[in-house]
Amino acid sequence: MDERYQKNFPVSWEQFHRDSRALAWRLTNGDRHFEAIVCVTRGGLVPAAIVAREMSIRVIETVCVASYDYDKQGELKVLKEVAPHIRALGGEGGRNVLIVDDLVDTGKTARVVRDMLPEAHFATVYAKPAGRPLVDTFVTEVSQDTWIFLPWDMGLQFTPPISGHAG
Ligand SMILES: O=P(O)(O)OC[C@H]1O[C@H](OP(=O)(O)OP(=O)(O)O)[C@H](O)[C@@H]1O
Ligand SMILES: O=c1[nH]c(=O)c2nc[nH]c2[nH]1
Ligand SMILES: [Mg+2]
Repeated sequence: MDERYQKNFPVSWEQFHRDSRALAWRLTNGDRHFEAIVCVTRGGLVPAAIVAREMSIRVIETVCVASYDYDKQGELKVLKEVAPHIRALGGEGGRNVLIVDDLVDTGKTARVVRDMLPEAHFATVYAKPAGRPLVDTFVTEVSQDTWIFLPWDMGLQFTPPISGHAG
């Protein structure tokens, strides 16, 4: 684990589903009308599916970026851009577009995607303080020194008892 991260925040599938639904509730109670979701792959794919279902949005686009190799952040590469007809929804800048990602950490990914769609609404399930100013709506804030373990990155395994005795 990168030394920047001192704490763990493991999230189960149920918790992630609940938190993504809570994000949809917040977005539904806002004053914006969304014609399409742009999800930031790959982490944005799962919350985008849940939010799209709850908000009855059927037009889903991807923006494909890569920056982390597990917990090490490298140079950010845009592998696929947003289609021009999606960028134009609600006028130039994508005012009727909802961008969804799983989390914002340093804000580097959010900055690049926001520059593509400056009028769009940016939503994440989790936010750390450095990235928070770049997000319009999120559900849970976690501290900057916490690594969030997302359910698709984890599996069930034996945990030794607190006493340390295995049997
Ligand atoms: O705010 P930042 O410091 O830019 O970090 C946040 C981004 O990092 C993770 O994606 P990652 O690049 O690991 O790719 P993935 O979604 O394919 O796992 C996460 O899904 C966010 O998109
Ligand atoms: O699974 C993840 N957890 C995190 O806390 C994080 N920060 C950036 N990218 C991340 N990916
Ligand atoms: Mg991502």
